[in-house]
Amino acid sequence: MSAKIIDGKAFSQTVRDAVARDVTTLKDKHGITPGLAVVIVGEDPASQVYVRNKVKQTAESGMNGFHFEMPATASEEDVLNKVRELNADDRVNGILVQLPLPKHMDEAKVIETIAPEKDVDGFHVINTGLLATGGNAMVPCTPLGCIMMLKDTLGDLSGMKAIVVGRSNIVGKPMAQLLLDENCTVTIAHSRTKDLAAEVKAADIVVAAVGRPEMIKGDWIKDGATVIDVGINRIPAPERGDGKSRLVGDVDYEGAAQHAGAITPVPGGVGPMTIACLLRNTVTATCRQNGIDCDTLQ
Ligand SMILES: NC(=O)C1=CN([C@@H]2O[C@H](COP(=O)(O)OP(=O)(O)OC[C@H]3O[C@@H](n4cnc5c(N)ncnc54)[C@H](OP(=O)(O)O)[C@@H]3O)[C@@H](O)[C@H]2O)C=CC1
Ligand SMILES: Nc1nc(=O)c2c([nH]1)NC[C@@H]1CN(c3ccc(C(=O)N[C@@H](CCC(=O)O)C(=O)O)cc3)C=[N+]21
Repeated sequence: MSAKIIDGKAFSQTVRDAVARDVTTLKDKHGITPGLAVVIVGEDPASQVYVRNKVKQTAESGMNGFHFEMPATASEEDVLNKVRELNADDRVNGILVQLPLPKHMDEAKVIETIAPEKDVDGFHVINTGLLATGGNAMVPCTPLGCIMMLKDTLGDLSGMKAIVVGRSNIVGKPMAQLLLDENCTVTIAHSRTKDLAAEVKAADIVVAAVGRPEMIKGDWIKDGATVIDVGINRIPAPERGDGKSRLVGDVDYEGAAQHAGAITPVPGGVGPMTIACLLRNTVTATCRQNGIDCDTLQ
């Protein structure tokens, strides 16, 4: 069997095109230009690549981007004050504080300081609570992108067995919640799970968000299953001979592609969709803040 490759890069372009049209309508009909503020603390090179992509794509969609870099030596209070300033700034409709934060800061405190209606990451406890109870939440971008790709590939997910490997607040838990909302029967696996291979083998949908390069082996995948690889791991690539690294997911791609019905590649899968969903969430937040029905924009 040879799997269909789910092209997140192409899909993300269609999402970004739709966002750009909505931005044009917001400007022309309502005189509003959505604004997204990204705050990065410290100089993690990988984070800086993502932030650069976000800023570039924000501009391409026609939104205003506000980019703040703070040194790793900044105090928690400095970051909280920056967030408070952005909460009060009418030009800013969405706020993203890049995680992880330096160890001397309380991440939860920073996230809870973001105004929930500007929390385009969907990490604030108000939004996680709304997601869990079926309310009008801002949905975390990575799980939102995953569910969009799953529905595009499979149509109705009702009754399917899904496994999410990983239970973080930013990926695993909200992912499981969204799959449950789509009427999947959901298993959440983690580092204490016994016989992970057997749990994965039972699943029609596998979402891997572990942070361990190529940990999910190809022969664990049930024939015909759909595999969504969230992992972004930079590993040494001596075979390149140029001293550079390469990007791999949490799934053994070559092995899994032999069994899966469809699979996302890394790069070019979940990553680009995450950024597109961030822009989508910023438009959603702008509409809600201004009492505009987002569905009527196009
Ligand atoms: N493409 C994108 O847009 C994004 C990609 N990522 C990537 O996704 C991956 C996961 O990110 P994140 O959720 O933040 O990671 P975390 O490190 O917060 O969580 C990892 C999860 O994996 C579980 N885990 C670790 N080892 C094992 C194991 N051997 N067997 C089973 N489960 C295990 C952990 O279990 P336990 O809870 O028991 O410790 C934990 O729940 C990373 O590669 C990250 O880079 C993240 C965000 C966005
Ligand atoms: N508050 C917060 N929100 C986040 O959403 C968030 C975060 N913090 N911290 C870090 C993780 C990671 N993340 C990625 C986004 C896009 C790509 C992406 O576009 N990846 C490209 C390749 C990028 C490359 O080449 O390095 C791809 O997979 O094709 C990857 C990872 C968002 N995160």
